Amino acid sequence: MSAETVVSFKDVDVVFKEKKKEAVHAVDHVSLDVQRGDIYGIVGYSGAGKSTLVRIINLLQRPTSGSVTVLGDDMASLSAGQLRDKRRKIGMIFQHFNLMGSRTIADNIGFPLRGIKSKAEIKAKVDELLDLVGLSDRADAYPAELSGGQKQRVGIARALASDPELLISDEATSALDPKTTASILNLLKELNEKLGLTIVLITHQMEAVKQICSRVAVMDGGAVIERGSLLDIFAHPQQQLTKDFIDTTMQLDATLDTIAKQPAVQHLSDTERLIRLTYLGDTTDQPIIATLLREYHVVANILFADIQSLQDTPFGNLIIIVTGDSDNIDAALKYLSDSGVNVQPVTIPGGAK
Ligand SMILES: Nc1ncnc2c1ncn2[C@@H]1O[C@H](COP(=O)(O)OP(=O)(O)OP(=O)(O)O)[C@@H](O)[C@H]1O
Repeated sequence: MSAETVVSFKDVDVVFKEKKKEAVHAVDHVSLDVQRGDIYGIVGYSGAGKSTLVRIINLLQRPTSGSVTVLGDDMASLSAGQLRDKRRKIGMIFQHFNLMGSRTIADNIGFPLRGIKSKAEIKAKVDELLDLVGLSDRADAYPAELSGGQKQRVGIARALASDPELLISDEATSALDPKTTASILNLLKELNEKLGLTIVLITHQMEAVKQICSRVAVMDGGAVIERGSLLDIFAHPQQQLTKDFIDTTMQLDATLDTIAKQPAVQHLSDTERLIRLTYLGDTTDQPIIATLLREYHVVANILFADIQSLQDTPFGNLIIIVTGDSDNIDAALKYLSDSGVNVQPVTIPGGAK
C-alpha cells in the first residue's frame, strides 16, 4: 500500500445470515484502493452492495472476512477510542440529509463539534463552513425552510465540521432534481480541489460519476465487476452492465427508439449497415467521415451524434448508416477501429440488422 492510499479493501466479504432466511452475500471478495485526491465513484443498481461496502470504511459494518485499512490503520485493530478519532476523519453525507428538524442550520453543522471545541471555536468553524457551502445567510433557519439542495449543502457542511480527510457520499444527489444535482456535484468537486478532500461517491446514477469522478468501480451482486479511470471505463467498457450504465448518460434507449422508427432504418438493404461509433479524445479532429468516402467508397449517413466532455476530454457517440459494397464496408470499419474508434453493429429490436 503506498503512502497515498486513503482506503484499502483487502478481499472483503460480508454475508448477512438471518434465521430461517437464505444468506445474503452483500459484498463478495472486494479488493479496492482509493488514493488521496480521488473522487472514486462506486456505481451499481439497488442491492448491488454499495452501501454495505462503504459502511465498512468506518466500521459501521464489520466485514465477515477480509480487512479494510483507512489512513494507514487496519480498522479492526483500533480500540474504541481510536475508532472514534478515526471516524472524525471520515465525513458522510446521505440521500435524505439526516438533519435535526428542531435545530437551526448553524446548530446542525456545529453538532459534531459539541463537547470537543469551545462555543467560540464552534461558531467560527460553523461560519467558515456556511461560507464554504454558500449558505451564510441561512444560519438561523430551520431545515424545513430549505430546499433539498440547500439541505444537502448543510449535510456537506456538517460532514466537514471535524476536518475529515475522506468524505463518503451515499446517494447524496439521488433525491435531487438534475439542476440541483449538478450544483451539489460541482460543490463536491470544488471541495476536492480546494481542500484536497478524497471522496467516495456511491450512486446508481452514471451521470453523477461522469460529472466529477476520476475513477469508477462497477458493482453487481456484491462484487466489483469492472474498475478503472473514468476515461478508460467510458472508452473501453468490458462488461454489459458497464455499457448499460454509460448508455444512460446519453439517453441511448430513447434515441434508439426514435431511430428505429425511421423508414431508412426499418428497411435497410444488403448494402447498408447500422453502426454505432464511440471515440474519446483526439480522434474527434480527424476527418473520419470524409475518409470513409474518399478512401473506402462508402457513404456514412449520421442519424445521431452526441459529444460530451469527460474530464475535459471529448467523448463522442455517433449512430450512422454506412452504405457501400460489403467488402468496402468491412475495410472502412476496420479503418475506424484502427483509428481508435470503437465500432459496434446496432440491433434494433424487431427491426433492421
Ligand atoms: N443489515 C442487513 N441485513 C440483511 N441483509 C442486508 C442488510 N443490509 C443489506 N442487506 C442486503 O445486502 C444486499 C446489498 O445491500 P446494499 O444496501 O449494500 O445495496 P446497495 O447497492 O447500497 O443498494 P441500495 O442503494 O438499494 O441501498 C441487499 O440484498 C440487501 O437486501
